[in-house]
Amino acid sequence: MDHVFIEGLRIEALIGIYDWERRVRQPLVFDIEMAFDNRVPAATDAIGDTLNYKAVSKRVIAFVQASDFGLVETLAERVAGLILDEFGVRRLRLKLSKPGAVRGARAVGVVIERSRDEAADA
Ligand SMILES: Nc1nc2c(c(=O)[nH]1)N=C([C@H](O)[C@@H](O)CO)CN2
Repeated sequence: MDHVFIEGLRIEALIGIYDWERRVRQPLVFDIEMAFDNRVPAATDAIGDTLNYKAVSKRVIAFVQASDFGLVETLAERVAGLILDEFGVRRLRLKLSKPGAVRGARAVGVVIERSRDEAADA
């Protein structure tokens, strides 16, 4: 299966379980790999036939900037759900990193894999 990916998408967001985390935006980094049959756009050379990574990125940025969750698990699930629902993606892998959240670690976070049938109700 082919993929379209977005790597290292950095977005500032309200995220975290502690009181101080309710007040300051923290950087998050998304790596998203989306299953998509790229043979059609390869044949037509038409942007309208692609899974447009710029359009997906803009939607994810808007959602994450407006979000306010406690857990990275919740945010990852919601972002995965909107990509599956709104962009006709059948399957994806999403890594959500929270750099600097744990002293001594470059980043912490979650990796999830979801298909349309497995996505949590949002
Ligand atoms: N599995 C998780 N563990 C932790 C989370 C989380 O979202 N998922 N969050 C925190 C705190 O918000 C932390 O990031 C603050 O440094 C701790 N553990």
